[in-house]
Amino acid sequence: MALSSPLMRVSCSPTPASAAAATTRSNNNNKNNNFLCTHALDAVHIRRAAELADKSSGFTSPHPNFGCVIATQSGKVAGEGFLYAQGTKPAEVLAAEAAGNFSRRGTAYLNMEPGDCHGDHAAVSALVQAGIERVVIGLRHPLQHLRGNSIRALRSEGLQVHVLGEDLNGKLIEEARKSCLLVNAPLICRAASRVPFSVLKYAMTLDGKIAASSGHASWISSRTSRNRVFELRGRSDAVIVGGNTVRRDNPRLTARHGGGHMPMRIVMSQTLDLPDEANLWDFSDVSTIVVTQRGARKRFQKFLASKGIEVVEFDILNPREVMEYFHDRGYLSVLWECGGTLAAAAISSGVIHKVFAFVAPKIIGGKNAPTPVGELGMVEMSQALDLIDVCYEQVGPDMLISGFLQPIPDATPVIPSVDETYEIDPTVTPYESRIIFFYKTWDPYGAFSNFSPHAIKMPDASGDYATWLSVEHYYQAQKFVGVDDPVARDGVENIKSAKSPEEAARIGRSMQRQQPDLVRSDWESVKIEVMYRALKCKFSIYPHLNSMLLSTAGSVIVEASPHDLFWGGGRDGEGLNYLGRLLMQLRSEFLGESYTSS
Ligand SMILES: NC(=O)C1=CN([C@@H]2O[C@H](COP(=O)(O)OP(=O)(O)OC[C@H]3O[C@@H](n4cnc5c(N)ncnc54)[C@H](OP(=O)(O)O)[C@@H]3O)[C@@H](O)[C@H]2O)C=CC1
Ligand SMILES: Nc1c(N[C@@H]2O[C@H](COP(=O)(O)O)[C@@H](O)[C@H]2O)[nH]c(=O)[nH]c1=O
Repeated sequence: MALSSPLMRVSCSPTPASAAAATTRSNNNNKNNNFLCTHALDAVHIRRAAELADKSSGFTSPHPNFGCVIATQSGKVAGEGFLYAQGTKPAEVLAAEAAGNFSRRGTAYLNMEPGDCHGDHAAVSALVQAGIERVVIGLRHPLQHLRGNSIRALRSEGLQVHVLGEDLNGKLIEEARKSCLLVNAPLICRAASRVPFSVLKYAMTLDGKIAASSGHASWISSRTSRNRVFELRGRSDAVIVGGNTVRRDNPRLTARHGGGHMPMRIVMSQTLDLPDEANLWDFSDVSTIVVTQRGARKRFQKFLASKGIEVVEFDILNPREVMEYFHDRGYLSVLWECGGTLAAAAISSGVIHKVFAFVAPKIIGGKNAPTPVGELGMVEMSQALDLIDVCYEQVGPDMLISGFLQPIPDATPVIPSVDETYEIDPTVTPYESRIIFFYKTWDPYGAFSNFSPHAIKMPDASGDYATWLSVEHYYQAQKFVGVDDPVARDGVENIKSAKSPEEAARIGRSMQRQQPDLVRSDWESVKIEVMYRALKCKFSIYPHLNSMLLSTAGSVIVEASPHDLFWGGGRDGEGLNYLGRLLMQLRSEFLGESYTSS
């Protein structure tokens, strides 16, 4: 669906701040000023590409949202497009069609690197054929098997490609990049957490109640807010509630904002003690799936099946199992509209990514009136979950507060896919290389694992050497080293004296989870270097490990952890594989040393 493409001039100083900055610098350095203007213009067009991409939210699932803006050499918008639904024309094709001849020598702005799922390079070809000279990309594709492919293809066709955060930096660029992350947060979070992007939404009174003590809840929020909820539903693949909300509210859970995407409805009920008559059993608009405990009320299951309702049984009915199941069915995003009981279970099991709380200026009171989140087992305020990227918005008379419970995982720094690996290790040939997987210590190449029982000697801050029983012991302890707190110091000692690498990992991870304030503030920026130094020591002092590492020359090394998507490669290669990457880097360095010494 191409949008109309009036040739419109876009200002290169869109905000007062950037304008002021541009003016100050122009006095000193014209070249710098031009650069700043280009950056500001790039940021404006990328934000527009993200805005366009967002138009099809809910329709492209489980694919990403793509938007494209084509600008002429002078920065005027010549054409725009966005992917309307999966299988329809790519955004880049639509934008190029809309721009026609105006795209010659122009710049294309993409919120995300095209994925080329079909292998026809349709997006890349469209830009090449349109005569585009420069492509600015908000984000690399978040899925590892697609990441970097289109960027490489564009560059090999001679187009200049600039990726935000890699080739372009600065405040405006970072903000533009954030808008690209937000548009595809569901895809990015889903890929990293292997559950659908889950949003918990509730409406509460000013005194924190989601219903009166009688259970009556219609309505807390205003009509305007409820219309907004219809939009949220329209962006989701499914809306989920617990059995009690079905019994109490008899909800419909449809998106009634006119013509939008209609989400599936899911009911989670252990007892299956649900009414025979319910709005959710009427699927004239959309179907309902009931998920339950294996063996629950078989006759009622048959009754639901006779009405055309799908029933799925689980051995253990908990939010994580249910979400993993829907992830495997291809669901991209789920809106939780349950009460506090199920909301607490969902938060505890770590599946909720984002929260939308509508706060109505009303007070209902009631000691036993339900609240949005039930028991989480926390006893001190320091344990409270802090929302990230919080937004406050007035909706009618209500206030909508939204924010992330987990940060959107960052797909940069870029871990190369198999054919990019040769850039870190030239012994690896792009197309014919073998992949060596390692994970558990008893596997072939298991000695590559950080849990292998190879002690290392590492210097502390004052240069004194200490022995650590494994790389894992050292790595876990470094999270808390230098933190001026007796609990952190005890933690370091406990990790150091842990009897096994598993125990060291357990202590380190649970301290990090439960007391994140004890983790050194620079941890995220130093952890790769910490790991690199520990590995370098391990593979330097044990000659047989060094030989084993060198014997893998030419192969890609992947830590086959299905869970650790940072150090490991993930279940389907979606992990960043930093551990494998460091091993390949070390291998390359050791090989280089042996060539120079021979
Ligand atoms: N204002 C608002 O935004 C909202 C208000 N409400 C109000 O909240 C009240 C209902 O709250 P609440 O009772 O907490 O309802 P929930 O929607 O949280 O339902 C709880 C039920 O979920 C089912 N369930 C399935 N698996 C689990 C699990 N692993 N852990 C926990 N529960 C599970 C059980 O159903 P079963 O018993 O069938 O086995 C359980 O009784 C009502 O008064 C309703 O009006 C509800 C939603 C939103
Ligand atoms: N009470 C309440 C909400 N309650 C939620 O909305 C459901 C009813 O949806 P429907 O039947 O489709 O209109 C209900 O079961 C519960 O999940 N939502 C809100 O935005 N504001 C409100 O005040």
